[in-house]
Parts: sequence; structure tokens; C-alpha cells
Amino acid sequence: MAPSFNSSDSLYDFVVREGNGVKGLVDLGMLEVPERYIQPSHERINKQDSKPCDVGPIDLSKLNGSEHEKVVDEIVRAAETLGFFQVVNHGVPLELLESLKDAAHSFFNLPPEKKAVYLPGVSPSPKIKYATSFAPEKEKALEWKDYIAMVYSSDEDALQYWPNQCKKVVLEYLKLASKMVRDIVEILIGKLGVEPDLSKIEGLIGLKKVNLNYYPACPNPELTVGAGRHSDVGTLTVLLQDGIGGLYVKVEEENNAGKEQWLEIPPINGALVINIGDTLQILSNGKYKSAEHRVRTSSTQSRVSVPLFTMPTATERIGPLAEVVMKDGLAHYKEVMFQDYMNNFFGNALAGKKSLDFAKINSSV
Ligand SMILES: O=C(O)CCC(=O)C(=O)O
Ligand SMILES: [Fe+2]
Repeated sequence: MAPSFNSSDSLYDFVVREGNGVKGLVDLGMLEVPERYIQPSHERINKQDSKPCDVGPIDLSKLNGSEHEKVVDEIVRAAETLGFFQVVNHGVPLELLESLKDAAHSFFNLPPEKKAVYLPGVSPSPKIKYATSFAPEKEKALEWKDYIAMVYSSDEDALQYWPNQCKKVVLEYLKLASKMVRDIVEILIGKLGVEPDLSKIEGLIGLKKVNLNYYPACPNPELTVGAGRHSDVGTLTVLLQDGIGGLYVKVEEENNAGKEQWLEIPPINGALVINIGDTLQILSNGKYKSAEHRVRTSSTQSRVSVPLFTMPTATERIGPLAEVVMKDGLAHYKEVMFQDYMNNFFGNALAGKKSLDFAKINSSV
């Protein structure tokens, strides 16, 4: 039976406040997306306006061999240009990646009341949040996405509070993927001419959060977005996507007609996607690019993705590294406390790379 909501408020209550999510809406038999999900035309994702990113994945196992420098160059080049790349032989077993995707489906396939126990305000821990859309109270059009976010504090906490459907695999993923993140951050910091000492690197990735994202099949993908345009605020994000596709990254330059250009990051079985966050852009004084990205939904299948966000700890002060500023002759960003940077990000609706304005000194970067 097709559902009817008397008002936009009752739909909002059902989806957001009562925790039914977009999944709950779809399960009611929605044949068209409700008004509240229809994006203004400039935010809609037209498949024809993009092409697949044709850069192959970087083989991280080669970091240990004679091709070390070549692989380092590939990583640095990707960080300086698109801000996105894919990696294989990353140290996370492929079976674990499969289990993660299964775990994400298991969690979101739970009845709504089982997920609603993780809604903000009732969740057993402030570090776990089940929600829908990025900032529903601030957005004119909602994202076609439900998610659960789990901030890591300790193994004990994770095993006690995270949902049974996913806690073991998520914890394992977090540990193994963090090793890879450490290696990549060490390379990127080192290439800025800065001695990458261990405590500095740990400070940059001390805060870790894993999300399970769920994008239900959508009757009108051309009118909606799964995730609106944004950059990630932290240092590096590792992302597992399934085989459905729909992740688009913006190319910095517009084309000759002054139009935005987007590349789709094609799903590669067994690969992980890495993207540069705002923190690395700030630290490198703009040399590394945090990438603006967004997600399109599919009309036939429900997509899952599992990002691991690595970020500085909340009290860490972030700003362009002294060695880089010395070389560049001026700083493009001021120093800010990471907590303040995050509060600004999460306190506003998504707006591409506008998040960086919070730390910007000179608007030319
Ligand atoms: O689902 C995806 O592919 C990307 C998700 C994302 O950008 C995010 O959660 O920050
Ligand atoms: Fe993202």
C-alpha cells in the first residue's frame, strides 16, 4: 500500500524522529520520492555529466619493494590533484570486506525499533548515533540515506555498545585500515619536507569513526542525492563501497563551458577508496586537496558503504605546517582547534568545500 503523510511534518517525524529512516519509507511501498527529498536542479546528479575516473588502483604491497618511490609518487600525485585514489593489497583481507558489507545490510534490515535504540538522546553511548540525512533540521531537501556512526574510544566500549550485527567486523576493519592510514599519512607528511615523527602522525589520526551508510533503492535517483556535496573534515578517509557505484568526485577545474566536472569512482572488487580530508589540505597549506564528493542513488538496488574517518583528536590545533609556510612564504589558513572546526562542519548543512572557509585566511586557495 502506498503510504500517505498528511504533511511534511508527519513525514519528518516518521523518518527522522521516530527512526524509521528512508528505509522505513521505502518499505512502505513508496512509488515516488516525497517532495521533501527532491533536490533543487543544480544539486541533482546527472549521469551524463560525468565519466569514470580511469586511474587504476595503487598497489600498496609495492611500497615494500623496489618500486617504493614510484608508489610514493603515485600517492602524492593523487593527493595533489583529485584528492581521491583507490588502493589494493592494503592489508585488509577481502573476506573481511565482504563481511563488512553483509554486516551493514544486517543492521539496516533490522526492524525500525531495533535501530531506533541508537537514535541520539536514547543511544546507550553518545559515541554511537543512528540517523538519517546529514543535518535534517537544517536541510531543505533531505539526503536519501540512513547511517550509523560509531566513534572509537576503546575495544571494551566498542564491544559493549556497538550493535551486535557489526561490532566485531567494524573493530577489525578499523584496526587494519588504520595501519594503512598511518603509512599513507607518513608518506604525505614526509613529502612536505617535514620529519614525520610518530607522535605527530598519531595526533593527526587519533580520532577514528566508522559509519555504515545505507542508501535504499530510490524510485527517482535523478531527483535526489544519496549524499550531498561535501569534503570530509579529517585527515584521511578510507571507504569501502559495494559494487553498485554512484560515488562522484569533483574535478577542481571547470570545463570550457564553465560547467562543473565530476568523475565517478568505479567500484573495484577488493579495493578501498582513500580520500584526502580538509585537515590535510590545511596542514599542507593547500598542496594536498580535500576532495568534494557526493553520492547518487540507484533505482534498483540498495547501496552500502563503510567509511573510516581518521581525524585529529578534538583538542589538537591544526594549521599549515611551519616548514611548508616557510617554503610558500605565506599561510593560507589560520590555526584552529579541531573541535571548533568540527562544530562548524556539523552545525551547518553540507555545502561542498565551504567547510574550509572556517580556517581560510586568503580566499585564493
Ligand atoms: O557512500 C559513499 O560512497 C561516500 C560516503 C561519504 O562520502 C561519507 O560518508 O562521508
Ligand atoms: Fe564523504
